[in-house]
Amino acid sequence: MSEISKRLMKGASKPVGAPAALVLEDGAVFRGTSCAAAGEVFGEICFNTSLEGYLEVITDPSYAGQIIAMTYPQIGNYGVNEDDAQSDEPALRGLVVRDLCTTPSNWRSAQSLPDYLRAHGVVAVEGVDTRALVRHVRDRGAQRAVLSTVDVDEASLLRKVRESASLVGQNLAATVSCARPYRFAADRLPASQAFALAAPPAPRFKVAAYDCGAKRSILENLVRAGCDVTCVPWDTPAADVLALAPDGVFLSNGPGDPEAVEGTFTQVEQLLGKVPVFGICLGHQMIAKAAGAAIEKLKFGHRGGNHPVMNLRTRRVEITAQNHGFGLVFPSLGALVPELSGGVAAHEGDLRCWVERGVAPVVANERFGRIQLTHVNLNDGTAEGVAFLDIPAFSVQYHPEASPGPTDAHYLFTAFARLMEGRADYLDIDIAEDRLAGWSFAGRKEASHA
Ligand SMILES: NC(=O)CC[C@H](N)C(=O)O
Repeated sequence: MSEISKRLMKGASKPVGAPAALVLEDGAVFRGTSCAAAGEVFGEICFNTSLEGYLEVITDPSYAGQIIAMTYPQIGNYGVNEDDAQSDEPALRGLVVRDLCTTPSNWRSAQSLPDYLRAHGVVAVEGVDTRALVRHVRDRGAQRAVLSTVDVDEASLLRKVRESASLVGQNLAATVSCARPYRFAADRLPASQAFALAAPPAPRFKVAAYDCGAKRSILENLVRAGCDVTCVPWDTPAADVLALAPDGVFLSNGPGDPEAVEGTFTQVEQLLGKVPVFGICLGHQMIAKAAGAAIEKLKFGHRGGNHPVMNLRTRRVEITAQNHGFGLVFPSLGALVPELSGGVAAHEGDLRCWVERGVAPVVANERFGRIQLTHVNLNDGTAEGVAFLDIPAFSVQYHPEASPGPTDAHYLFTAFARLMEGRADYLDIDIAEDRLAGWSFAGRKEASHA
């Protein structure tokens, strides 16, 4: 019998795991069976709607403190290739799926997902009615949860989850940041991408990156945009960063409650105006906090690969990858500047009103001058990006590096390079042109002629 047939046969008789239970703090109970490491874990329950890219999700350090339910029903069917990992260790607390595939089928697969999860001690449960779970979380909102394969008693788990710590108020960035500064070397480019890409350009910009739990693909994209990247711990003093004489400062994604990451945003406050700054996700929230903004907790967050965002400057819609549970309250940054906001003098309604007006509104911030709303989420009208008009800084709430997800917003890495070149039009890039020059086709053409 061939190796493949043997593996398929093995998959046919999938072992049934021990009973497991997921209990939410509001008393909802979801039952399933253990399918990876045994144990009992506590975290905020959230769901991700990506159809693929489960390893990137599982290894995204921004999931520290969270139990993730995948809405796509079968997870693990193309196995695991660690070149896709976004960090060396999964930081999530637990994983909930409908069906975990034990017999992957893909030429890149080096290991099955259940084996990977077990090797990394990740508690996971399958057989859960994930559609019911997601509807519940969508209606009732994010909340604390416990996932257990060792105790399946409802009353006992409910008592424990109600005693567990909330994600709100926790500085989880400190738990996944680097311990000391290091220079990022882009040496882990997956073969699947390497064949599609030209070699990275020679570095033109020295960039200091605050590492609050940075995804590897973000750093990789910075290298591809021409940056020589030095990562620094989340609480590095601004003076130490400026002593590196960087051409730009990057603020990474990261887990947990942004309000609790004071050690980063108080430093960002001192960097703004002195050096070009670009932030992604938690980095966007850090820039907003540095400018005195209010941050709100979203009812159930945005996590997936198909969130429509409008770029209000170009009026193009980008389909974006997202992973966040908190968001910037744009009006809290300052009063509208009517002459730069289509004559509108007061904030009203959700931010989609600017889509209808065809205007990218501008507020006057007490500390840093004029700030423009550049991007809006078309699903719920939340703020997705801002650009400072009087100092060189901009940020987005979503993920231009995707991993997993669509690459429409890759142009933001090009924009950061242009910002460091001092170009005033740095944000006005044709996304179709940029995709051709970036991750998608141009390199592939070269590679195929090589
Ligand atoms: N991916 C991220 O950087 C997430 C930012 C923040 N922890 C949030 O949930 O909103």
